[in-house]
Amino acid sequence: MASLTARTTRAAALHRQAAATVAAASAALDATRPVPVDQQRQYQIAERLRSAAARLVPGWAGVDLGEVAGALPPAGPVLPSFVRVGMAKPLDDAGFPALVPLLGTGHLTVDADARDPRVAGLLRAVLLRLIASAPAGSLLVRAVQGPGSTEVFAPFAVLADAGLLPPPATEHSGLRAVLAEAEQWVRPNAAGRRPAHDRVMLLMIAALPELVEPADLDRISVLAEQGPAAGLHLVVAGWPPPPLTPELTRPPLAYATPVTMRNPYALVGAPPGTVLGAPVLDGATGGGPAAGLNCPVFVDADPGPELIDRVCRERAAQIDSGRQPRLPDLLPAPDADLWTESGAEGLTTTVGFAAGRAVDLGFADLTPHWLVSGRSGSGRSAFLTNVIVGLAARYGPDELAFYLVDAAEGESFAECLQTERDRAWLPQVRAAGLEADREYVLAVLAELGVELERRADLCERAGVARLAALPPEDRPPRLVCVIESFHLLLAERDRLAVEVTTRLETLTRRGRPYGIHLVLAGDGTIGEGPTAAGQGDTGTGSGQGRRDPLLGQFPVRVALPGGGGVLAPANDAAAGLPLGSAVVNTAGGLGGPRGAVRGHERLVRFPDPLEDPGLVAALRHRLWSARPEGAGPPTVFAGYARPHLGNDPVYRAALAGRADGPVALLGRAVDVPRSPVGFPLDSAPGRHLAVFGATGAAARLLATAVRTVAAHHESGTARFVLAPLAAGTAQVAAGLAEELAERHQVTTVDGAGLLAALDGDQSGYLVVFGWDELPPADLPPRTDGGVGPVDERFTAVFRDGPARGVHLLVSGRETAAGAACSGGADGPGFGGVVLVDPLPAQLAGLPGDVVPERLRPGRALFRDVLADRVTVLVPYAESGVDG
Ligand SMILES: Nc1ncnc2c1ncn2[C@@H]1O[C@H](COP(=O)(O)OP(=O)(O)OP(=O)(O)O)[C@@H](O)[C@H]1O
Repeated sequence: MASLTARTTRAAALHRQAAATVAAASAALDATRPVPVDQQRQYQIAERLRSAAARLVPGWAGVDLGEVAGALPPAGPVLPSFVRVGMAKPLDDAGFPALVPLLGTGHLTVDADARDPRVAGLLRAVLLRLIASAPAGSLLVRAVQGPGSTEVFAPFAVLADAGLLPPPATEHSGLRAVLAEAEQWVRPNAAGRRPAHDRVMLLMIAALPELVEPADLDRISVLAEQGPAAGLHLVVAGWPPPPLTPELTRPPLAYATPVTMRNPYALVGAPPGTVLGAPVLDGATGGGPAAGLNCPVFVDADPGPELIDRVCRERAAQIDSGRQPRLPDLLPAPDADLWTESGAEGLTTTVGFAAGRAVDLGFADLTPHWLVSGRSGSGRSAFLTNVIVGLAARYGPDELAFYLVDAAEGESFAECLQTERDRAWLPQVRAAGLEADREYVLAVLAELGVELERRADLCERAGVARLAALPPEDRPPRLVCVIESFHLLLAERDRLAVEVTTRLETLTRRGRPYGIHLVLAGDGTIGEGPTAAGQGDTGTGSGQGRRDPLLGQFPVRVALPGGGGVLAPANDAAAGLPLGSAVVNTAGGLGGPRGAVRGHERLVRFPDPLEDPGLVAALRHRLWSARPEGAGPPTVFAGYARPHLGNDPVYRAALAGRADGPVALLGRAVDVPRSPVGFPLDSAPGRHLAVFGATGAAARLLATAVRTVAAHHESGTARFVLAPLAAGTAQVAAGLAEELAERHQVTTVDGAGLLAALDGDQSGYLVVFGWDELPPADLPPRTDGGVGPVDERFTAVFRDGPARGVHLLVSGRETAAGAACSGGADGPGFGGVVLVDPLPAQLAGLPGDVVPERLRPGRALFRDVLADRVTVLVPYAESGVDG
C-alpha cells in the first residue's frame, strides 16, 4: 500500500512538472513572435499586400466575414484558387489578408485540431468562404470530425439535402469510408489517366477520430500526394498527428500550406513550391526553421451559425432551383456518333439533374422495372418522353426496342411516332397503342410473354442464364414496355384486370435476365404510399397490409408532383414537389432517417422536352434517317380511330386480284399487329355470317363486309341478293347495291323475293338486313311454333349452301342474336357471329371463358364458331374505302 501511495505521489509531481514545462515552453515560443525591423516599410508593404489580396480574391474567398451583412455577395464564376485564413499583422495597426493557395494547388494543414476553438472557427470560416464562392454544384465536401470537434460542421447541415456535404464521419469506420471515396476520386481510369472531374472534392478533417491507425495516416499522406492532380484537396486540422509513438509520427503533408497555432496568433508556412520571407522558427513540429510568412497571422474567427446558415440555405436553394435543365442536357453531345452504347449489361439514360449533377437511371439487373407516378399535369408525359428519347439517342435498334402504350386520352408518345404531317418515327419503337383498350394492353403483354419464352429458350440452348451472356450477334435487343395511365387498367376489378395483373407479375418476375423491362406510369393512386388510393394495393386485391406482389417487382420508383404514393408510406420526400421535379428512388420507395443522405434517392429536376418542339423533331429525324435499311414504321393502334378499309392489306390484295378465296372482312383486331379480322366464305358447312347490334350499326358493318366479299371476285363472277327487311336499312342497302352493281349482278328483294331467291340453284350471297324480321308477314308462320326464320328452305341453305356457293350474310337486332346463332334444329347455324357494341349481358350469355365481360364503345366481338375463337375488333370506318 505504501509503495502505491508513493508511486501516485511521484506521478502527480511528474505531471505538475510536465505541465509547468509546457507552460514555460509555450511562453518561450510565443516570445519568438517575429518582430518587424522597419516599421515604415511594414505599413507600405501591408498596404500593397491588401490591394493585391483584393485583386486576387475579390469575392467571398477574401472578404472580411465580420463585415458581411444584408444581401449576400453572389458566388463566383469559377472556384477560387486562394482562400483567406486570417489577417497577417506585421504591426498591431498594420495588416493584410493572409491568403493560401488551395483549390487547384494543394492542401492546408493546421497543427492543432478543432478541439481548439480557434481552429474550429478557422475551419468554418474557410469552408464558408469556399462554399459561398463556388459556382453551384462545383464543390463537393466530405467532412470528418473526431471527439471534441463534433459540432464543427453542424451549422452547414442544410447542405446535406443539396447533396454537397453529407453528414460528417465521426467514427473510425466513417473516416475509412471517406478515405475510400477520396481514393476512388483520384484513382486513374482504365487507360491509366487521372480522372478529369468537372468538380472538385474537398476533404476536411477537423480532428481525427479515436483509434486511428498508422495505415489510415498513410492513406491521408498518399491522398495528399495524388490529390491536386485529380481535383482532390485536403484541409487537415491536427496534422502532423502528435508523435506519440514512432508508428504514428508523420512528416508534413505533401503540397500543403501548414498553419501553426500559437497564442494568440498563428504562423503560416510557405505554400507548396514556394519560399516566403525569412525562415521562421517552426517550434510546433520540432522541424527547425521553415520558410513561411514572416509575421503573425490572426486566424479568422468563427463566422457564427447565423451567417453560415444563411449562406448555406441560399446556396442550397440556388442549387436546387439551379439552371433549369434543357433537353440537350439529357442527351449525348449533338455531334457525337449515334448509337455507340451497348445494351448488353443494361440501358442507362440521364433523367434529370440534382445539385447541378446529371442523375442517370437505367434498366439493368438491379433496376429492371420502374413505377412512375404523378397527378395529371405533373409532367409525367414530359418525364417519359425524356427517358424514351434519351434512350433512343444512345442505343440503336439492335440494342433496344420499345412498346409504348397509353390507356388514357391524350397525345402521349406523339413525339416518337409517324404522323400525317411528319413521317419520321423513332426506329426503336416497335408498336404503340394510343388511347389503348385494355384488350390491347393484354395483347402487348401476351406478345411480351411469348418473347420471354423465346428468349428463355434461346438462353437455354446456348447454355447461359442471361441474355447478356449470349454472343453479341445472337443477343436480341432489350425490350422496354412503357404503359402510361396504368391506373385505368385496373380501375375495374374484373377478369381482364386480373389477367393483366397476372401477366405483369410473370413478366416482371421473369423478364429481368432476358432484357424485358416494364415502366408502369400512373396517377397518384398507384403505389403503396399514403397518397395511393389502395393503401398498399395496385388494384389487384392483394392489399391489406401485405406487400403487393406486383409492386414488389419494381425497385425503381419515380414520384412526380402528387405521386408520393409510389414511395414507402413513411417516405414523404415527394411532398410539395414543384412541376419539373421528381423524386427518383431505387430502393422500392424506401426512405431513411430524415436529414440523412439517401444514396438511393435523388430529388431531380427535369426539362420539358417540348419547351422547344423543334429539338425533339430534329432528333427524331436524325435517328429515323439512321434506321436500318428496310425498317418499317411501328404499328400504331389508336383507340379513338376507326381503321380504314382502304388500308387493309387483305382488302388491297383482293382488289389487286392476289387474294385467296372470298373473305368477309370485319375490321382490325385489338391486338399488337392490328390483324385484319375476316371470315372466309369457302365451301365448308356453316360458312354464313350474322352481325347483330343496333339496326343501323349492324347493317353498316354488314354492308362493308359484303363490299369486301365482292372485291374478292373477279368482275361479273358473283351474284348478290339484297333484302333490306328492317326499317331504316333501305338506304344502306341501296348504297351497297349501287356500288356492287358496277362489277357484279345485284338484285334487291323483299321477304318474299328472298324466299324465292332461295328456290333457284344459282350460287350467290343472300344479304339480309333484318334477319329477325323473318318470316315476313306475307308468309305463313313457322310450323314448329318457334321464332326466327327457320324454314325448311333456310335449313337447306344452312346445311349445304356453302357447298353450292350460297352464303347467308345477315344483320339483326342484338335481341335476336341468341335465337339465331344456332341456325336451326336441323343443321349448323352461322359459323361466324359478330356482336356490335354488345351489352355485358349478351357477352355473359356466350359460351367459353375467353369472352370479355364488357367492351369499350365502338368495338365489336367476332365469334368464329367454327374455329372456336373470339376476337375483339374495331369495325372499319363507315366511309368504307376512303383509305
Ligand atoms: N419540366 C417541366 N418544366 C416546366 N413545365 C413542364 C415540365 N414538364 C412538363 N411541363 C408542362 O406541364 C404541363 C403538363 O405536362 P405533361 O403533359 O407532361 O404532364 P402529364 O402529367 O402527362 O399531364 P396529363 O396527364 O394531364 O397529360 C405541360 O404544359 C408541360 O409543358
